Amino acid sequence: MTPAARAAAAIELIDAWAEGAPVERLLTNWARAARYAGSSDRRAVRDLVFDVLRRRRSAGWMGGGESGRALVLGLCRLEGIAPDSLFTGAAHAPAPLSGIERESPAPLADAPLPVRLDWPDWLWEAAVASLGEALEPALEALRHRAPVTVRVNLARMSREEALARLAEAGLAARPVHGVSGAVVIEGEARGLKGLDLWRDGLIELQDAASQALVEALPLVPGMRVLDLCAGGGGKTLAMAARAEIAVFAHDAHPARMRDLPRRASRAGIAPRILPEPKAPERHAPYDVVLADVPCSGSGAWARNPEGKWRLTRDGFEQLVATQRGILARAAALVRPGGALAYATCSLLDSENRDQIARLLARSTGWTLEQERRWLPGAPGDGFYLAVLRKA
Ligand SMILES: C[S@@+](CC[C@H](N)C(=O)[O-])C[C@H]1O[C@@H](n2cnc3c(N)ncnc32)[C@H](O)[C@@H]1O
Repeated sequence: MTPAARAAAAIELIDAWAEGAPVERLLTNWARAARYAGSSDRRAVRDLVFDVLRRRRSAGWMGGGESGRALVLGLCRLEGIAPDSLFTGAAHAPAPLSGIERESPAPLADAPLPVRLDWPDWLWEAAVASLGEALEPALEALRHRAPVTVRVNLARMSREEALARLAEAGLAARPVHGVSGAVVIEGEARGLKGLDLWRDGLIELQDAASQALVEALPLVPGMRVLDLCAGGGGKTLAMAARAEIAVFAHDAHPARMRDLPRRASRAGIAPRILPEPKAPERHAPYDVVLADVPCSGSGAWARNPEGKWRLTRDGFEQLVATQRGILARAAALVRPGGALAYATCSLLDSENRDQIARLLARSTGWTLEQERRWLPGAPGDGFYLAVLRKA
């Protein structure tokens, strides 16, 4: 496909997305139907669609509208790409620009801050209150692609060795300072899942802040730990690789844990992971309970930008209520003297410190031992962690 044909495909997909279809489904269906599209075309179209979703408001400002066509035009202007190189009118390409489309937009610097920073208006005050001085750098980081980061399985290989093996495979990579197993793949991360390193369970995809969060948990060999919202098991695996502990993995949607036993075997830590799809209560109490609760995902909107525009005020309030329920359940499962770890990939106080403040105000016998925030880009997605000790 020509770059112009890729732009035309992205325009159609963005228009379909605006009608309400989930972006991943649209991309999968498009790739199935577009037999002429090779893997680099699929990657390029996906990148274009995601770039637009990350910068939907600023691209709209620069392109003069919210249609797929206006947004791709705006993205060209934001990235310094000559629009006429894509809007050519040739076969499979978008039509040439009209006279109105050719008119120069007002500079982005004149746009209101939520437009410049690509943030929904209804969530603006919450972001200002939660982020303070970090507001602009944090939201700016969400406007750009997040790096591909892997976790080296330190139970079986050193990071230096993994870096050497990645280099042998032709992949440029660098260690992430302050996160012992994290390695960022620089440039295209093509073929990662075909490497022996991957097949042998020596590396896993995992964001650097997510790894840092697991490294900050008070885990000691011999502990019994519950991962109450295990999902795909990213943190379950990282915890079990970090120390000889027994990790019980639960999720309200057990199908999400489907691949966990296979991934645990690949990593050589299967005996440490005990899926508990039904009732984690029956193994309580635990030394540590991790509640990595469902959240707005606002710290990870660089990776999943669709969420920025799909989240509604009602949906947000429901999430906050769900988090409250999970936190209360998790608290009851911790043994006296044990720890409760509450985590989100959100930037917003109502999902983070307000939840912890509420718990501390309503229940006695808890001490806040650790509270940390990782901002987007430093070193990965945005995350929040609170560790509380039970008397
Ligand atoms: C942020 S994700 C977990 C990500 C996972 N810990 C990881 O590191 O890959 C939140 C998970 O919570 C699960 N969940 C939602 N409501 C829940 C509930 N009431 N109890 C337990 N899990 C719940 C969701 O199915 C989802 O998998």
